[in-house]
Amino acid sequence: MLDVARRFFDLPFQERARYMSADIRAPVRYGTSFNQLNDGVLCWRDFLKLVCCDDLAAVVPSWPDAPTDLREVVSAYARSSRRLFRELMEAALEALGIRSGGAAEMLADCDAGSQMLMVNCFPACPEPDLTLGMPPHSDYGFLTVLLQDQVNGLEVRHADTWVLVDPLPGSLVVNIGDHFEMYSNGRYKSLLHRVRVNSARPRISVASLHGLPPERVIGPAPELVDDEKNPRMYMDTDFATFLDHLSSAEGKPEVLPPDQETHHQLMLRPAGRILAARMLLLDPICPSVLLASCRQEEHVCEHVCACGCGPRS
Ligand SMILES: O=C(O)CCC(=O)C(=O)O
Ligand SMILES: [Fe+2]
Repeated sequence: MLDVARRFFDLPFQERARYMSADIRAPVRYGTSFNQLNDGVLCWRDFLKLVCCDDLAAVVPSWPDAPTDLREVVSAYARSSRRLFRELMEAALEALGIRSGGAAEMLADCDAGSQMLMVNCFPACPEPDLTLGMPPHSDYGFLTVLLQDQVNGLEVRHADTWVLVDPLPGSLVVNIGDHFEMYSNGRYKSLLHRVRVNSARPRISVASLHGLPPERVIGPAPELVDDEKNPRMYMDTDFATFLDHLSSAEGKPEVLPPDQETHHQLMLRPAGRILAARMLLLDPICPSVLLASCRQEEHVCEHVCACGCGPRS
């Protein structure tokens, strides 16, 4: 996947430019920064956005036809990432204590849910301290499965500082998104992260953003709300409203205040990952603790948690 992404960004500009669009809703979109026509300050980033859906065969013919293996490689990757999302959601619902009807409905929505691949290229930058590859942001959906090459760049907000996420060979990073924070009524927290650039080497990453169908209204699960201990913490929202916000002037990326902090980050090794996630998410007290203890079982490698709970013995 990383290799074909690299070869796409190595194509002549005219070839890549065929997919340029100012419309953030375009299902295939190549660009610089976020929206190079609108952004006052550009980020040091090129991207190829590919909207995927449960019927991949319907969208793949609109994807770039160069490099020649891009459609095949990327669609296989998209399918695998979707399966992983499904299994992680199953484990997370169990951890949250959402069972039977509620869980079945949610998983059906996940199966029909939205998926977007964001293929990022952060070119080497002569003045890396003067710019960012991506400003601090959280992802909007439920879970983001992130594949990064071996070049440093991703940082997460933890305990008032930015923490570098060392790329580990053969690992994926899974981030909690805003909609999962809302759905879990704050039990899971979405992760504030950013990307730095360097002067020596370009960096490639592929973020697969998973969520529910765009028209589905998202709000706290009824099972997680009660009048006494767990009042409702979030309004209902939907993806279409979020996109409207993004296309508006207020939707431009900005530096978020530090109190909107990072919480969870889980890096999964391919081997044993589902087992580890399921095992660790079973305890509903603090999802952070569960993810942290993954490390002790050596199924899963790293965890960063801002709630201060630390690994439990
Ligand atoms: O490149 C990375 O590590 C992160 C990319 C990212 O945050 C995104 O595409 O939303
Ligand atoms: Fe992100």
